[in-house]
Amino acid sequence: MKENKVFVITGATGVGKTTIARYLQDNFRMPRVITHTTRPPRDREINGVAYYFEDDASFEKNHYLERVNYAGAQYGSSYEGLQRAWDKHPFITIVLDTAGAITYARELGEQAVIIFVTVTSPDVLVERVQVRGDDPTAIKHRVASPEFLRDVVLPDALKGIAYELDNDDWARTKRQLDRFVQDIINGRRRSKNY
Ligand SMILES: Nc1ncnc2c1ncn2[C@@H]1O[C@H](COP(=O)(O)OP(=O)(O)OP(=O)(O)O)[C@@H](O)[C@H]1O
Ligand SMILES: Nc1nc2c(ncn2[C@@H]2O[C@H](COP(=O)(O)O)[C@@H](O)[C@H]2O)c(=O)[nH]1
Repeated sequence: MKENKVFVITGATGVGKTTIARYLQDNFRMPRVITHTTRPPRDREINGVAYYFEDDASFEKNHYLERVNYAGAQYGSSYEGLQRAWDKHPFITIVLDTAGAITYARELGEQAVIIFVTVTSPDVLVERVQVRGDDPTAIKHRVASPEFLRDVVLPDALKGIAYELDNDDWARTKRQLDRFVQDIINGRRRSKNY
């Protein structure tokens, strides 16, 4: 039996984490763990699909492996959400900020495969979230947050652990991702841990 693994996709806002998780769902049948947040839904975000959207009281009712404050809202990944995804498939994805990725690496060891997504020029991140249709005030607030600036750079705690994936060019990203994921699935490459 294959050991359950979670591919943790991390990096700055707009870098393409959710796009990558969607690709892994469509091409490798990996379900994404739905996390919880108190931020309001964006246009076209559906409760239970993009996130479980919570208020401060309902957010407290879940059991979290980790939780963070990001740009003024709460986010958390619940044990129940992880198990729901693992019930469907041994390889699953989760999209987290870098603080969450560090916790996953520490708590789950080799079960967590950390992918840190980057772009060569961080200026494109704002363009990408504008194209995505994010509210301009929300973008300003997000870009000014310490969490946004922090997540542009690979944290020391993930050096030597995370696989660094450049997402400047989507066609190239897909090729690299295919190779990396196949190697992990087939045991040709091991995830690193603490
Ligand atoms: N390689 C790429 N080139 C150009 N645009 C891209 C690329 N990858 C993703 N995008 C686009 O950039 C936008 C942001 O991508 P996505 O929502 O996946 O980012 P994210 O990292 O999940 O952001 P957030 O953390 O804010 O939710 C989307 O409109 C997506 O289609
Ligand atoms: N540590 C965690 N980070 C999470 C979780 N769910 C999402 N995220 C990350 O938060 C930021 C902001 O997300 P957005 O959808 O508002 O743009 C981003 O980096 C997500 O990856 C979580 O449960 N824990």
